[in-house]
Amino acid sequence: MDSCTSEGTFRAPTIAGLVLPVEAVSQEIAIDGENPPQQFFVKDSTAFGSMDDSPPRIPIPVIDLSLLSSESELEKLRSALSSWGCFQAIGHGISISFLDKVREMGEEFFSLPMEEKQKCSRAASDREGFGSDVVVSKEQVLDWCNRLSLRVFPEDGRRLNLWPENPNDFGETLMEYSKKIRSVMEVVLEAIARSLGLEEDVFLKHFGDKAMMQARFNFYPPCPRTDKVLGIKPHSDKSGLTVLLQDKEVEGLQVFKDNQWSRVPTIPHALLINLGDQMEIMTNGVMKSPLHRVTTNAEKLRISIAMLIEPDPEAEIGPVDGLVDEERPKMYKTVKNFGRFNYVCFQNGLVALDAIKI
Ligand SMILES: O=C(O)CCC(=O)C(=O)O
Ligand SMILES: [Fe+2]
Repeated sequence: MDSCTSEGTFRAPTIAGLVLPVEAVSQEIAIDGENPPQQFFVKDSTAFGSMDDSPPRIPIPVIDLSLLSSESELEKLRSALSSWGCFQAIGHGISISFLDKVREMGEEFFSLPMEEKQKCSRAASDREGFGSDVVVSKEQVLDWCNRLSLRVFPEDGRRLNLWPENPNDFGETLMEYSKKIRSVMEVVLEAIARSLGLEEDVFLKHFGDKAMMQARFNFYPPCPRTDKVLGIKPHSDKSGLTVLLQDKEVEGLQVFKDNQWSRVPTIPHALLINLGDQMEIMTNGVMKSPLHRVTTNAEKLRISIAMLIEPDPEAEIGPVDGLVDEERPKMYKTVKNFGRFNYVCFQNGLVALDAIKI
């Protein structure tokens, strides 16, 4: 396939191994050696919380997916998602050697010369492809992160011209991984329904045959200003569910719970499962879409691979029957996403814009 070649693609400037946003040309980013430009500096520490990169490592629940037929594991799942909004999944059936292959594939892609990676560049204002944040505001604080975002499902939505040809088994491996992750998500969505006393397929039906899955390879090069710069700013995922394969060695992910940030330890054979905004809405707030962020590391680069699944974009999302009653009135109506802003539409008509999710 004629991969990654879009004639006339703008080659964005780079710094310290990081490509800057394509929109940055009009932003007058002053590049001074390897130092992060001001646009990366977190300005309002109250909005982002402390920059401490070594907060407590409170154990995040570990759930064995192969045991979800037992009531006790199901109860652990319900409790994890209604308090943390995430858990470490083991017993998912994907071999550690295959997980390593996926990690290596990401490493190989990001270690290619910039020119080669930029053959897969996203276009300005387009989210899909290789690049940096989409810039939607002059005030926006940039993430110290490059991403390769590719839609994997539905199959007819794949834009193969953005898929790397190098490493040469990239496409094949990603397709295999996506199928495996889709099965994991099905197991998890069914178990969530059972844990809430609902019909097993209630969420799966909402996701529908046209459910979207996006693969997001995140690359965080070493950063000389870990005190001021974040890999990814605090956000919750707008997905239904996110399955994250963390770097095998380098930590960086933190989850906000009980008013403090907690480090998420790396368990090499585990997948971190995050509930996204759309499932928070579908469960009427019973389960939480957690706020999380990624810190930077001065010495080591970090790579993670997030697989995000979302209901059919045409489908109307709202709380499912059975989770709305007199004691628990309908909290949400739907979620809308414009650019990187999430708007949660509450039942009473208010639209909340969470500004820190830029
Ligand atoms: O890199 C990570 O650990 C988290 C990435 C993340 O939050 C995301 O891609 O939405
Ligand atoms: Fe995220």
